Amino acid sequence: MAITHNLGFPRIGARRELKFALESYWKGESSLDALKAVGAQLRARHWEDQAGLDLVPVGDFAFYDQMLDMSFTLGNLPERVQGFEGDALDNYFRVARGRSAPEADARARCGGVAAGEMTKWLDTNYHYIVPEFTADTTFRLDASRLLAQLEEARAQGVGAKPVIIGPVTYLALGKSKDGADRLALLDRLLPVYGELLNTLAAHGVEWVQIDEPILVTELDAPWRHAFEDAYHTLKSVPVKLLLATYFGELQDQRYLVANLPVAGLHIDAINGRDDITPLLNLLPSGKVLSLGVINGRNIWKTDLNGVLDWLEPIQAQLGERLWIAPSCSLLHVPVDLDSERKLDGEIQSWLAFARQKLEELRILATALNQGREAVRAELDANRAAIEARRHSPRVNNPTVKAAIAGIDAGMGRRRSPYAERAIRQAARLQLPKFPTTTIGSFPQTSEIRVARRRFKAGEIDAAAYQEIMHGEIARCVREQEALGLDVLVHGEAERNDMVEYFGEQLDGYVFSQFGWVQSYGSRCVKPPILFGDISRPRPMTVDWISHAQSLTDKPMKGMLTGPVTLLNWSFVRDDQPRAVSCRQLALAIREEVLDLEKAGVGIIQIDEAALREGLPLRRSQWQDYLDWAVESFRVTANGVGDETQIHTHMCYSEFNDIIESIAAMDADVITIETSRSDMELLDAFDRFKYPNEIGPGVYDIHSPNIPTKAHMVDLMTKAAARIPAERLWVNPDCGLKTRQWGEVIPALTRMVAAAKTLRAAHPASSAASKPAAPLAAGS
Ligand SMILES: Nc1nc2c(c(=O)[nH]1)N[C@@H](CNc1ccc(C(=O)N[C@@H](CCC(=O)N[C@@H](CCC(=O)N[C@@H](CCC(=O)O)C(=O)O)C(=O)O)C(=O)O)cc1)CN2
Ligand code: MET
Ligand SMILES: [Zn+2]
Repeated sequence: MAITHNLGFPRIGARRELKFALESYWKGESSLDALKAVGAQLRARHWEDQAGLDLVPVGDFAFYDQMLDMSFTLGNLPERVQGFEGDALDNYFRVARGRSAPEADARARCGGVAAGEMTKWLDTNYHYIVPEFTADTTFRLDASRLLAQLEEARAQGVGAKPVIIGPVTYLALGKSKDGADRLALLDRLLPVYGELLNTLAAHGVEWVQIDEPILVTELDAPWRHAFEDAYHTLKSVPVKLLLATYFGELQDQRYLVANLPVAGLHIDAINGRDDITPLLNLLPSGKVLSLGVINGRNIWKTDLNGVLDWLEPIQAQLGERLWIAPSCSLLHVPVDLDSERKLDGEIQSWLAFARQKLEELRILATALNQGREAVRAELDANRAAIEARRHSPRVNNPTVKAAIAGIDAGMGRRRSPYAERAIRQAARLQLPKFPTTTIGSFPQTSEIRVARRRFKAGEIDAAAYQEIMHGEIARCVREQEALGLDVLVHGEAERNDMVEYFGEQLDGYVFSQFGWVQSYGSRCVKPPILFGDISRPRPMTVDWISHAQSLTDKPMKGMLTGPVTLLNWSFVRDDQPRAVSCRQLALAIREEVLDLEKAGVGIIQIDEAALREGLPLRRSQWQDYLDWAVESFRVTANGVGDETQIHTHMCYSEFNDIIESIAAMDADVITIETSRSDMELLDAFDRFKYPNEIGPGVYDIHSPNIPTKAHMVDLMTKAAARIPAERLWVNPDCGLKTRQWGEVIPALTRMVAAAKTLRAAHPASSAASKPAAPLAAGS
């Protein structure tokens, strides 16, 4: 009997119930008890959805983040929140979101609680709260959350399998605050894991899933040894451990993993398929092998017959020791395809969301356990859907294929080198030194969202919607002029999201109504579905940007999302290489760039916020990705004339190891997130002698805190020590859409004041560094 199980279920709720409950509680509109009740309802519903499985995950539910849950379970709370008197969940939210200080304290830059740092979970668009360590970190078990959820699951009668993050991944994905070696903490950490596992055993648990996804990254010797140490230490605990890896291949860590003293392994059979045959030979007899045969990162139906062809011989070899599951937690896919009412019917028949994926798992298990005949109708229907998608004329567009074949290197090359372009652009734009700008979005107010909802529901027509958006754009332009910003933006009011908005307008994409996926905390995205060859039927942003430009004499920056980011934040077809889809996106966005230029837009920003997260988990595969990603950006951006200034923006990035590729993009200006790292991220640009202009973000837009002018001047002074002042811009870290106007106005007022101070402090251009900037003298 092949056992079926699941690694994790989306917790936000099919109708984003958790999001609304959280935000309501944070606003003070509902009680903590009400929030906890919603959590319990969602857990119950999700176990119900999974009740057909032999084992369901327990502990995968989190009110904010599973990594932060683990930190609380291990008693690893940052010192700044220790000794909190109230409800533990409130303290948890203090770490997750920070707590701004009362007005007076804020001015003194003290009081309040800084939020924990947030970063991307491996190569996904999910963000976790980074565990913090120092040399003095100690751990203390708090199993209450897991035990309470275990009891709930038991009461519901499901086969409960607690899920925890493994000790080595927990250390590896955390951050040392004082430079101390994280691995030195392993000896202190393992007894707490031991205690946790013993406690679970005492509560009747048989299997525990212990996630160690860093096993699919390249590990150096000390980290490999840590795995040996950890699992040999834990080997005597009276529960069976299912060590889970996902998202990639073990490669040369296969032997290590196969021989760790655990009762079972879970392997991602989609992204780590090549591991399976060698592992079958390495695996000691008696060990369970769980194969993740259903893609937990994508929304396409599984080819069930194909999987069975592959699995049946493995089952013959492993017998009872074969388990099957999705490849990873289903956190990364939407909940229920059956909610969709407006999806194209043909395309809907090619898809599976979380609930449908579990049904696929059931069919596979029945076929393995009772023979394919027992699910003949389901298998035939699945085959028909897979075949229909494979042969659908809607997927292939010969014109697009021909255009891709016609891409040549010249398309990705600017006419002149940066130094020459800079002169022409300076003459055209007449900007002061330390020019100020923003990253694109301004607050997405509830008026904007309600108007869009009403428009989509047919309650207001396109003209009325356009009028409301024009009103928002006008307000945004007015505010920026009053602030004295140098390069304005239209504010992105008309966009639900920087990726979905373009997905809605490009051919080759469909989008869902309820396909929400958690990005962090209560924030979700609805990744559009790239199913076919991509083309642009008509201009997408030109009217909005031209309208915004008509309202001001200041330069208005056109705003686009780049091909790599569209790719990395969409659900992408799996029937051709991603590089090919990326090139198609590049050609479509290139047309938009050229249309904006034709409309007289002098500055065009092409966001590539997700460029870095698309990096393969293994460095050995980086260059191949970077080559096509950078080439796609170049094809998108570099068809413009010298006078047109191209900006790009990247957040959440570390640049040291990819700086050459960043430079190869050849954007005239790059704006990046740097404020939280105290400008350290600029070291890469400095060392590499990055030749073009840079806007290192001077304030953290993720926090409601209003930065002080002095702090921003200080940060820019640090920046100017690394990058010649002539090539520096002043801007926030990222877009302002999640902030309120009441936060944005004072923050930008101070930012503009900081730029003025900087101009006064750097009056003359130093000869050292500028390409040649006749008009760069400060105002
Ligand atoms: N795709 C993507 N990934 C990204 C980012 C990003 O901007 N986009 N930024 C980084 C951080 N991640 C983020 C992810 C989401 C949000 C975010 O603000 N999401 C919004 C949803 C945005 C959206 O699609 N909004 C729609 C739908 C809004 C909505 O919920 N409408 C209500 C009604 C409106 C109301 O009553 O308020 C409804 O339909 O029920 C719209 O504006 O049209 C949210 O969760 O609240 C922010 C940052 C990294 N990854
Ligand atoms: N232009 C986008 C914005 O300002 C860039 C965001 S990067 C996540 O929101
Ligand atoms: Zn950003």
